Amino acid sequence: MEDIKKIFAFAKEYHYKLYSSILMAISSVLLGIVPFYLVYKIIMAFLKQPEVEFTYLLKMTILILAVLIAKSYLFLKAMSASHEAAFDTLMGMRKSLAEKLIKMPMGEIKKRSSGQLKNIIVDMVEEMELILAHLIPEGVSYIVVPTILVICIFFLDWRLALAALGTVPISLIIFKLMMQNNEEKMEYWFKAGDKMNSNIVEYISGMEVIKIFNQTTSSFSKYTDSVKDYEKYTLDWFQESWNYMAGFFVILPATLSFIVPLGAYFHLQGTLTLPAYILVMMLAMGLGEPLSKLARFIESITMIKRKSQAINEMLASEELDLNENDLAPVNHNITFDNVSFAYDQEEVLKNINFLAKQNNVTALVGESGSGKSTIAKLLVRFWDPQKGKIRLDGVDIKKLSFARLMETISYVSQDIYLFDTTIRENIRMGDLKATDQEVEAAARLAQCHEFILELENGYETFAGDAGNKLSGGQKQRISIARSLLKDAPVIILDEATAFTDPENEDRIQTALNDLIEGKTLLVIAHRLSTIADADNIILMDQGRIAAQGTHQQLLKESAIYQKLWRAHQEAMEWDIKVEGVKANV
Ligand SMILES: Nc1ncnc2c1ncn2[C@@H]1O[C@H](COP(=O)(O)OP(=O)(O)OP(=O)(O)O)[C@@H](O)[C@H]1O
Repeated sequence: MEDIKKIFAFAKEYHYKLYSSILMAISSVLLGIVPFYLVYKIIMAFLKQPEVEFTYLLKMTILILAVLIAKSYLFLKAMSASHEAAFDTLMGMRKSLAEKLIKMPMGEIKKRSSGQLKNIIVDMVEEMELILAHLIPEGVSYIVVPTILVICIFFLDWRLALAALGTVPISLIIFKLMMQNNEEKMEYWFKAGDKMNSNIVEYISGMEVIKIFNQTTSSFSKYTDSVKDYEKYTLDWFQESWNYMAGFFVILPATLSFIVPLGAYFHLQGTLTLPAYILVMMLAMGLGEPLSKLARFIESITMIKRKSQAINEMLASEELDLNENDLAPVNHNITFDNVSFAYDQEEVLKNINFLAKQNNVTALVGESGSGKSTIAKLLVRFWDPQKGKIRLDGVDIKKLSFARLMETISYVSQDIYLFDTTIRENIRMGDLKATDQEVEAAARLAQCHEFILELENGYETFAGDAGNKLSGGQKQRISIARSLLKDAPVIILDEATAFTDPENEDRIQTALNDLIEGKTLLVIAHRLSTIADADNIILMDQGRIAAQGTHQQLLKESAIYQKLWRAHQEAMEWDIKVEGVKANV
């Protein structure tokens, strides 16, 4: 229940809407009982004298109709108020979850697959609509109404009031049997659903690989297994519960089964008048619907409890220690001070110490997996190091506000992501206030202006449509343009030109060299020739700094660097030979 309460905290602002909807829903269900009473009055009139006046009957019919219209009107109003409150609350929850993602370390986010995240933010939040828009107004009225009805019957004949409740203990026993090990079963069911969701998302995201390797839904067994597993578990569970469910839903609302024979017996005995007997039966008929609906809601509560738990777990998960101080760094020297970091158990960075100076190009090189990208990711606080400090202008970056840090650093990562909006807007994300001319100037610097103009709708082409037509290098250049537009004092380029052809790479390099004035540039590169002029080259080896210095210094002093340089040159020679063969063909 604690979890459901937390969900209600989101609805705080809309409490008045929820209360008014509860009131209207109760009034609506109460009005629904009135026709039973009016029908009772008509029957009584016939019993008194068979010649009932037509005008009386007409009056009663109009009254019944009016009551039914009022009941429906109130129900509609109740539902519209509760839905307004519900959707406003869902919006609040989704906003909080999205903000939470920004505050969570990437490690926490990556613990969940994109399928699971989508499931929480989209589906599970959506299902809270049931609790807010239906469960509260309808659920409350389905409790209040049977209570009032039983009290009324109690005043007419206390013995029949007890008889009206006779089905409750029987159905409760059945319910208890049905709910045996329910939590465990539901947990497994949710896990099976989560797994299926993740695998479906993975199947769609990995479609290119699946096609290339000629896999099908049946051979991509992860997909089919999880879908089958979910189907089988759901069906087995339903089959197990089906008989209980049927028994429960038939017995609980069958209040008349005790009242009719007992009432007849009391009437024959002379202890119950005929009008009271008829009225009790009429009222008892009104009990059935709210009781069976209430039972359905009880069933949904367990489900909702589990879903609100998943939402709350995500909202309560670890956050980066974000500082609200707004210290503004004066210079943009970056220092790694004895930094060690492990994603899980094993340290992937060990005692890293270096200084990346403003106005300088600092390059990170080393074999794949040596820890270069991790250094970049720590600098933008995707994770925080377990040991040591990263400083900007001598200030621990944890002491800067997150907004300030993000304003200071521009990061072009290996994973290029273009949003499904126009190319112009994709670049403008670097600086939302930038004019069209500024966007285009950044695109020119990043060597993408020309190919953008060649696209069908130029800058207005949707990246989603163009995405398939753009090469890896073109996408990279768009993301460089985005970063150049941001004009941040610290620029990190993580293999930013890896897919770019040498000619464009040279041009980008020249553009970056012109921009370096006043900036701190940290470049991660595999092609060593692109960073040979760097002011300082940091050579990474298995999570440690093996050496640092200029290209010439490292060539002289570091065997690992010599090996890397040789390998790079061989690769370049190989490329030249291949080009030569192509030219001769
Ligand atoms: N999200 C992650 N979770 C767990 N381990 C990770 C994660 N990202 C990287 N690693 C591991 O950390 C180590 C350093 O990885 P990193 O990506 O920093 O290396 P790199 O030098 O940038 O490699 P590359 O040149 O191939 O990009 C590797 O052993 C890698 O397997």
